[in-house]
This record gives sequence, C-alpha cells and structure tokens, in this order.
Amino acid sequence: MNAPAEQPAVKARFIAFEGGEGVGKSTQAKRLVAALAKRGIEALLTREPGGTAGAEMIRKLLLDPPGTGWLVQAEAMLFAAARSDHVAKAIKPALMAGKWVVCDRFVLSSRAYQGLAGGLGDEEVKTLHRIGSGGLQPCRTFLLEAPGDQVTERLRKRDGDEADAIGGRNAKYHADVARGFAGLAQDDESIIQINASGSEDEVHAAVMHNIEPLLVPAS
Ligand SMILES: Nc1ncnc2c1ncn2[C@@H]1O[C@H](COP(=O)(O)OP(=O)(O)OP(=O)(O)O)[C@@H](O)[C@H]1O
Ligand SMILES: Cc1cn([C@H]2C[C@H](O)[C@@H](COP(=O)(O)O)O2)c(=O)[nH]c1=O
Repeated sequence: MNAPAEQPAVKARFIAFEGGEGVGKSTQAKRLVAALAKRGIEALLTREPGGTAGAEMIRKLLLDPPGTGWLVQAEAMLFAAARSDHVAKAIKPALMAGKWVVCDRFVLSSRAYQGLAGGLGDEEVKTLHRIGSGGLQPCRTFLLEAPGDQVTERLRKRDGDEADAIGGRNAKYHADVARGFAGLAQDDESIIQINASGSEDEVHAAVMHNIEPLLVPAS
C-alpha cells in the first residue's frame, strides 16, 4: 500500500467562536479541531475565561464570585487579566509553534457582555485588551446566533436549573448581549455570523465552508 501523501504545511490561524450562552460554541470548536486533525493540522483547543492555570482560577472568581459579586469595572479587568495570561502563555506560544488556535470565546465576549450589555463602554474594553494582550485579534471569529427560546431549551437540557453568575443574569441582559454581538459584527468583516439554529452537522458545514479558504500552504 502507498504511504499517505505528505500534507503541505498550512499557515497557523487563530479562530474564535463567540455568541451567547448555549448557542453551540464548545460543540463547534471541538468539531473544528477534529476536522483540522483529519487534515493533519494540529490545533490548540482552548477557552475563555481560562486556558492557563491562572486564568482558570480567575474563571472561578468570575463565575462563582465571593460576596455580592463584582462591579462591571472589576469584572472587565478580571476578564482582561485572565486573557492576558492566556494570550502570553498559551495562545501566542501555540501560534509561534505553527499550531492553529481554536478558542471558545475571546475579547468579543468582553465587548458584548461587559462593554455593551454591562454598560462599561466598548472603548474601555478595547483599552483593557490593548494593555493586557497587545490588542491581539483572531483572524476569523464565528458568531453563532440562535433564537432565545431554542437556546433556553438547549440549556435546560444541558444544565437543568443550574446557571453561573453571568449565565444566570436576566433575559434583558442576555438579549442586550445578543444585540451587542450582532452590532459588533456589522463593523468587522473578520466576524462571520452563523445561523446556529440548525443541526450540529449543518452548523459545522457552515463553519467549514468559511475555513476552507484558510487552508493554504504557509509561504
Ligand atoms: N446545533 C445544535 N442543535 C441542538 N443542540 C445542540 C446544537 N449544538 C449544541 N447543542 C447542544 O446544546 C447544548 C449547548 O451547547 P454548547 O455547550 O456547545 O454551547 P456553548 O455555546 O458552548 O454554551 P456555553 O456558552 O453555555 O458554554 C449542549 O448540550 C449541546 O450538546
Ligand atoms: C470571555 C468572557 C466570558 N464572559 C461570560 C460569558 C459566560 O457567561 C461566561 C463563560 O462561561 P462559558 O460556559 O464558557 O460560556 O463568562 C464574559 O462575560 N466576558 C468575557 O470576556
């Protein structure tokens, strides 16, 4: 039998999945990494807040906060601090080593949740990101969008009545988050809006349609 043909090296890419709670980001991030692996492309699958030991500790502080919780200013700074550690210790080293990085949430979440829905302001969040992470941006962001009642049903099946401190905020907050994401996508062509109300296979196919053009050999 012939040996499999050697795949040409492909340029390392930083991809993020974004959207509200339960739209299918983790599911699709995993499926993308598996699809890349089938093509011989190594990818780091990671998440925010998290992805390093320090950032995972900050995640606990954010999602299960002590006392009465954080004011939006402190919350935004904690997300930026977690991201700073994640970028410096996990994302940049992986990209430098020629790996793809597939991240479940990144700075667009801070812009939608803290900047817009939380009222801190988009410029303030972007400033924190510049200070913490040098303003690093994914080359493609997939913004998954699905109707609220469908997402509520998915979350009910997955989590029952459990919700973390941010996921458990009221419906208006989450509607503002969804509107915030959609508005941010209008101003940035690296953000691809994906209808996430179909089956997992349909959403994956839409993601891969947008990934294929990126599978070009590194020069
Ligand atoms: N296209 C789909 N159709 C139906 N169910 C789905 C689909 N995609 C994901 N699910 C299911 O919906 C639930 C939420 O999916 P997932 O955990 O991937 O979402 P998420 O956006 O990462 O959520 P969170 O923001 O809360 O972490 C899971 O139980 C998952 O199996
Ligand atoms: C990165 C980031 C996240 N959040 C919120 C969004 C979710 O409510 C949680 C993360 O939980 P998930 O299970 O991973 O979806 O944190 C945020 O408010 N701001 C951010 O920058």
